[in-house]
Amino acid sequence: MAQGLPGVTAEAERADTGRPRVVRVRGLTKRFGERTVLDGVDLDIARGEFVALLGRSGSGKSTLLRALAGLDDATGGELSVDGTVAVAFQEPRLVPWKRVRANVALGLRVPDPRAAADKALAEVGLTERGGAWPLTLSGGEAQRASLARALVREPDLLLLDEPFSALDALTRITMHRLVLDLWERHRPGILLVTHDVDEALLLADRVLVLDGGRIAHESRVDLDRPRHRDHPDLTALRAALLAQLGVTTDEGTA
Ligand SMILES: Nc1ncnc2c1ncn2[C@@H]1O[C@H](COP(=O)(O)OP(=O)(O)OP(=O)(O)O)[C@@H](O)[C@H]1O
Repeated sequence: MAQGLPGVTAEAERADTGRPRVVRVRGLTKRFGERTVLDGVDLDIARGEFVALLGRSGSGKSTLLRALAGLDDATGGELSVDGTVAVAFQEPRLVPWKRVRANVALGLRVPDPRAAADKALAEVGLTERGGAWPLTLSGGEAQRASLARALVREPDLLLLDEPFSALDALTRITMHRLVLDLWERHRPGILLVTHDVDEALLLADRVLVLDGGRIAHESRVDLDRPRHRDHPDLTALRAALLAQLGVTTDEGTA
């Protein structure tokens, strides 16, 4: 295991003492030309753990997520993901000429993809919309379909790249509940990239801040869910995260 390896962080050791890991990253670097975006990222995600990743715009959050998803190669370092990975992006990325059910079943290698897609659609509350065309869905419905497409793969690691940021506030709250509900039922490891400090605090077990190409800060959130944003324990955590992000106002977003 990781003990004794150089660069093992406190959080890695904690992951070692608990559940097995689904993600192990050591000294990950990524350069685009002259520009170093990731500069020695160490990250562990335990099986079933919900981790949120904050960071200023351009800090490399999506770059890290794309490396974890296997969509981009890193320049250096080690990265291993133990199990199946699924990704949901900010834009639902549904294929417009396939019906919603077919989008969810796309590329699925199981004996009955249609039944699997219908089950996933039922889990996200979209049973009625399986036969619809993606362009007829609302923003929230499209994001649910995108989640169904990720879930149907029964991922060990679910990567969420700002999936709620384009939604209105009410829909976002509904989606938070849905994601927590799905996470509690299936327990994938989750890495949620977000700009929203409160979203991170309401959902995650651990909130990380990416800065200077590394994980510069970690807060653990040991509170039962559902959480309320006015819970007194969240005040200090919020302030620490906002300070880390260089935000001086108390508006809750970076
Ligand atoms: N394919 C690419 N080629 C060149 N530069 C890139 C490429 N992808 C990302 N970058 C650069 O890497 C940096 C980090 O980008 P990334 O999208 O990971 O940031 P982010 O933290 O997700 O930002 P945001 O919060 O604004 O989405 C940016 O400066 C971006 O311009």
